[in-house]
Amino acid sequence: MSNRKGMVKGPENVKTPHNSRGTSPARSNSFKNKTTSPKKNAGPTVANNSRKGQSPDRQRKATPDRQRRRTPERKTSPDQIIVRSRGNSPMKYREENIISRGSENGSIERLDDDNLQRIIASYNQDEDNINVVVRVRPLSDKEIKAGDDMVVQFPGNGQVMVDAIPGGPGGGQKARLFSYNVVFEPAATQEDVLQYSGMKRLIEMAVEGFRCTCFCYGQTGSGKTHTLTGPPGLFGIKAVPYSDDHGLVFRSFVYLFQLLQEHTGRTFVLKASFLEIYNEKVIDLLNPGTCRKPLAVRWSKKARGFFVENLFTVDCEELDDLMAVLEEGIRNRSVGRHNMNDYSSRSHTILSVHITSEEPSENGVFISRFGKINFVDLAGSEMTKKTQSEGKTLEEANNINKSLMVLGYCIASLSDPKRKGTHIPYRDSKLTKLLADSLAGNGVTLMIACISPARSNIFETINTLRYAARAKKIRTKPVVLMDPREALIISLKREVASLQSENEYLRSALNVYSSSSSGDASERRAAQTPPHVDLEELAKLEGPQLAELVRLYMKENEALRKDNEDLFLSRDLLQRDHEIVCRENERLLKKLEEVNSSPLIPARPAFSAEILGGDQESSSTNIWTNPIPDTDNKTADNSSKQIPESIQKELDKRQIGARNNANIKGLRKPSSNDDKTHAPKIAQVKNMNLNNKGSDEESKKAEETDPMKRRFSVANPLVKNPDMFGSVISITDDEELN
Ligand SMILES: Nc1ncnc2c1ncn2[C@@H]1O[C@H](COP(=O)(O)OP(=O)(O)OP(=O)(O)O)[C@@H](O)[C@H]1O
Repeated sequence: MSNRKGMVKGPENVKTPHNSRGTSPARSNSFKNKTTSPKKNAGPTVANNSRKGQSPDRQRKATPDRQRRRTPERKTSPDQIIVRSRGNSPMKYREENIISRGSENGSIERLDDDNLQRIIASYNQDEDNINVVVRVRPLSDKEIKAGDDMVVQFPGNGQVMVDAIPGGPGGGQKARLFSYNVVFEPAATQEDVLQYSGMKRLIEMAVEGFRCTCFCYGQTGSGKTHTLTGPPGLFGIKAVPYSDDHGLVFRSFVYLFQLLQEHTGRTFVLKASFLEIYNEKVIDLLNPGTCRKPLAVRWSKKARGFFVENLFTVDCEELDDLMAVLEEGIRNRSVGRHNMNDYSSRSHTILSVHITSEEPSENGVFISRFGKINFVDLAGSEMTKKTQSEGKTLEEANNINKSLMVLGYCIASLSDPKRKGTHIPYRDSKLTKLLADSLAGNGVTLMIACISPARSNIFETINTLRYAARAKKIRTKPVVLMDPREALIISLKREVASLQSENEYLRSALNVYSSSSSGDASERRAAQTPPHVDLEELAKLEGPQLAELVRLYMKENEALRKDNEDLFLSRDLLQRDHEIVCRENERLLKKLEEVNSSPLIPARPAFSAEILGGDQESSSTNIWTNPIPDTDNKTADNSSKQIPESIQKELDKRQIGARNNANIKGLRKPSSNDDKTHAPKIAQVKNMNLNNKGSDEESKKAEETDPMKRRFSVANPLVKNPDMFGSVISITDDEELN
């Protein structure tokens, strides 16, 4: 296994599937152990599966080797990724997304599901648009030979313009301009797509616990598979070592492992699955079996989403394992030949990587996150006349077009604000069932629309661009998947921290440790502090000097004890003050709620608000109350002048008024909701900057140079704010130019 070290240092050092297969039998063996061979595949993900209806070849015992691998204490070298296998079946894993384990000592009680979901929701991001980028492939040799010309232009700023379509019985069509986050021009490299598409950000979010999806959409032969996995042959019998042609998936895996290495404090478990939807049947590409038995797509009540039953999931401890999954899936997927593409994908494929992480927190509690990244290579829409499909290829084309049509309906419904809340036909195809969460659920989604620049494909190109523009309007609400009980612990910690800061605020406002008194105490102590005497000198001291020293020490002791007592007393006082102020705040809040719930009565500022809001001039406080009810009339009427009797009494009793009248102005209980500083790290993930620092400079440079050589252009708002998933970029939807 020594060859595993240093494997994830970067693209230069990456062992490719072929490379490692040639030089390291370990990698290919480990993959065999995990999935492929129906006889030998006793990977950890299947070992303990006793689920009803489970296929027998999923219930084999783990080999001793695999069992050893599961030991949580397994040590890893610094440059290896730490992996703790749980040995779950794919199904079990999926269900654990939501329920999972609690604290180490199990002392946290199970809470009502709704409450837990609410707590978890508080960690999550705001709604966000689906991120859409466009990739335009170069003209193919065939198109050049046929004299096809480019009909796509690139005005920059993430825009793409399609030429006018002249003449015809309908009078032709005007030129159209579309805007996206990024447009990759024909000269763009595979690395450009990784760096500037937002893919890196997506991976970072998956590591933080979000469910992320990258899907490629476009007509047949437009470059979807090329973008995701590279040109045909890269992963064939004669697999190529690291190459510039490797696609987004390969590069993302490398980046993912780099990221995992940086998170030294966390333990990661990676599992991968690879499926295809061929003629509306779900086939497991990692364990297709001899008869390619289709798997069922079911609804999980707990996970509130669709899942594929009995889908094979492979533990991936190393980068090589992920590469092996990719290689195996590509080898098993359905590819066919037609007039427009010699290596046309005849199915939609979904490659998923589950990223479970555990981070030790205080008191032996672990914070678990359940991220996931899906790579979806959709089969291309086809005009069967153009592809000249027949027989089996025709049937495939019909199924592909049907499922893409359903996807189109779903996108159209989701992107139309008028249809918000209406029925979305996810259930009409397997593809939309499995993409439902990516399209409108709690995931983060990147759509790569692939187009051909050739005139002969102009209608399909416009259709794809329209589709993409529509998808750009869809909003999702990304959610971090966490263990509910762990989320509760974080929530409680946040509450405690918030209360502590509130307490400090109250202390300073009440000026309990007034500078004068604390000054007195320190002066007093300084006066009483006995002189410092070295041990050696102590032996030389005379009896009366020693007696004086002892007297001084006793006096200091006495003073310190007194100080201590004072401190305890003021602590008690503080606690009482705190309680009373909190109660008063609560009463005011309740009153506020009552006022807000009676819309017919005009509200006006209340007295208590004045106290809490500070000085009278700035009485534009945000606490309002209803002056009508009798009980409150007095306070309301005298609002700006007097403190109500009950409160004054309370303050006098505790000498707050006398001591701290000035300080009480401006006193207001800080709401825990306002306390953004305590929001957990995961909630701030949105502000992480995905794109390379050099992104803007690169794109500028690209624009400065020859437009023919320009590789991509980025939408203007993106240049200002490269945090693509956090920015809302308006789309010039199908703008028409004269
Ligand atoms: N950006 C690109 N640069 C160079 N060649 C490309 C590019 N995009 C696509 N190609 C080439 O075009 C051909 C068709 O691409 P690809 O198979 O990826 O299309 P597709 O959209 O996946 O088609 P289908 O839907 O039929 O599977 C391939 O030979 C591929 O290598």
